[in-house]
Amino acid sequence: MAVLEVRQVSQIYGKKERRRHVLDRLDLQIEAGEFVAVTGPSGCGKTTLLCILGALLQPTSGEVWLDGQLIRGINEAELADLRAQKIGFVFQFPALLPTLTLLENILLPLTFSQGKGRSREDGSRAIKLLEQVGLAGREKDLPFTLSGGEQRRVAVARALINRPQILLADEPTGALDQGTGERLIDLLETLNETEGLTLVLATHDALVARRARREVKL
Ligand SMILES: Nc1ncnc2c1ncn2[C@@H]1O[C@H](COP(=O)(O)OP(=O)(O)OP(=O)(O)O)[C@@H](O)[C@H]1O
Repeated sequence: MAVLEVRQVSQIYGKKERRRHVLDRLDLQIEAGEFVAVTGPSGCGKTTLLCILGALLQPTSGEVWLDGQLIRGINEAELADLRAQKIGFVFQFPALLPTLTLLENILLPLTFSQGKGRSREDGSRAIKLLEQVGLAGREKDLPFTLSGGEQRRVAVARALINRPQILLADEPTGALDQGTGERLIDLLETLNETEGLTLVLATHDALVARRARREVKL
């Protein structure tokens, strides 16, 4: 069964002469455990599609299905729960909270999804994720002490803390050198293969597109 599906989805931004059709009756099915790269020129709608797939943006028309559930008429609180349980997001310009340590930043999504205190196990998992993204020992550091590429890797760890079923990542290797980018994709690929994490990555990076099992060109 498709874990994510859009049917005849269109997105139009702006009004009158500023109207801009970004997606035009797009159909797309993503099966559980797939590794998909969404590619296409700048401005073609990759970020828009990720936001629609992650139920952050309601499209102008068409249907969005998340894990067999039609995303329509669901109130914002339920939608937030659904997202918190099932989806990890890595945004193109990840925002870490500047006054929280890296560990606290990574643990933050648990506050919303569990609604309770964090366990020792959560802390160990966050530290392990930090190691996996190549930032071992930095858990007490504040975000401003990290480079842009390092902050992006923290954002990946933060997106994974909930053990999401689906990871939606916008240019996850942007701002990373080739070696670091490849190691990040290695990690995501391992999670895809061992834990069945469904990966949808929007990318300009031909290397990332080649590593995916399927490329969706917009
Ligand atoms: N909230 C918005 N309001 C109006 N126009 C928007 C909005 N969001 C995106 N757009 C426009 O829609 C188009 C697609 O944007 P989007 O960010 O989805 O493209 P993209 O393929 O991800 O681009 P890039 O590769 O440069 O990140 C762009 O022309 C953008 O200006």
